[in-house]
Amino acid sequence: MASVIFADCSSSTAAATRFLPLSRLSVLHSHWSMPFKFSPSNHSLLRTIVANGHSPSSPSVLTAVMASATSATIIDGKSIAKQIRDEITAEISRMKDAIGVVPGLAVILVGDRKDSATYVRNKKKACESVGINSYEAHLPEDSTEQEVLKYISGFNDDPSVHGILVQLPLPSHMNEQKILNAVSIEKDVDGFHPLNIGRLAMRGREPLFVPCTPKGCIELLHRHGVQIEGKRAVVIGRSNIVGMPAALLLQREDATVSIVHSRTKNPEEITRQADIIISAVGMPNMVRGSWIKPGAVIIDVGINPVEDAKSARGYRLVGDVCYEEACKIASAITPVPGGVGPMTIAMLLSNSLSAAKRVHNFK
Ligand SMILES: Nc1nc(=O)c2c([nH]1)NC[C@@H]1CN(c3ccc(C(=O)N[C@@H](CCC(=O)O)C(=O)O)cc3)C=[N+]21
Repeated sequence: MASVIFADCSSSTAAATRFLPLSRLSVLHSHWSMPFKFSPSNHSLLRTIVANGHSPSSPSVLTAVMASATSATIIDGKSIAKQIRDEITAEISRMKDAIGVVPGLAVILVGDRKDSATYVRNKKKACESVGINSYEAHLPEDSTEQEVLKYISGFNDDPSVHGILVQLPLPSHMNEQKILNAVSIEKDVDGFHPLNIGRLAMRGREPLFVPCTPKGCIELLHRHGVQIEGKRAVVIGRSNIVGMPAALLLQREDATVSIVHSRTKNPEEITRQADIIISAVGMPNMVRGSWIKPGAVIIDVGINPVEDAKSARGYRLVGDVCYEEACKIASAITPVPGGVGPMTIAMLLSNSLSAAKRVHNFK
């Protein structure tokens, strides 16, 4: 029975999953959102996964799986993102008509990583589609920090630029912290400036911008009609750009929040208590059916390439959550691709619009 239920995640145990080397990928991969790496020998999370093998560790979960013939609703990030882009398009044309201003977004790309170039191209396309002007500075891999800082300060001073995004990761010889700190907080559409994060963490304070991916996760919950207040939420992963701000946002929405990470002793048991799970680890199919409370809502941030001979590209993208198993237990789930990814870009556009509205005092 178990092998039938879990058949489609058979390649999902960490040991069996073949992560593709970065160099072979021309598009999206998960490094950006990977807050910690697992090595097969020494992490408790991994031991748990392997120990579980193909069968659920809890008989009660198995019963629940068999009892509920219904499958989860799909939270369609692609179509929700489209709806948001349409709203943004309308707002931008209203602003243009009223005050003759359109938002401008500057993207700074350093180096020639293929995946970063793809992201930047997609962001520019998205800007065009809603009427945001986009500016790009593409610097060579061996640029100095000073050169990047010079561009940032140029964009900081340019009134037609309302938002600045420094594409991550930066080349390893650069001090990311120093560079991100240089972005004017009024233009920090990524929400990575420590002052914005600090305000996000404090009650009664308002950040100027909230990081795009976590904001997209919450927006998906809202637009799908999921109540957050009073619910138990578990965030898996504690990165500065996704896990940590996602946990802060859920807390601001009055959820009771736990963070599960690579040193958590009993990740499965803690995750199984959650009404809402946000997973942002960067590990294919890590969250198995046995980790999920029946009826939970799952937001899967992972975008992980795994080898797939049947696909034309030689790989396909999977989330952190074993989708086939989760569908049978959760009440709603985001797919990968087509879930959180498109929302990240929609939130970047939304932050760029807010930046322009704020500086021109346009309501
Ligand atoms: N300063 C900075 N800000 C970022 O926001 C930032 C960054 N650096 N570096 C790279 C990551 C990654 N990221 C994604 C955006 C969209 C999709 C996306 O739209 N994915 C689609 C397409 C997947 C496919 O290739 O088929 C999907 O999930 O459906 C994914 C990932 C933003 N990032």
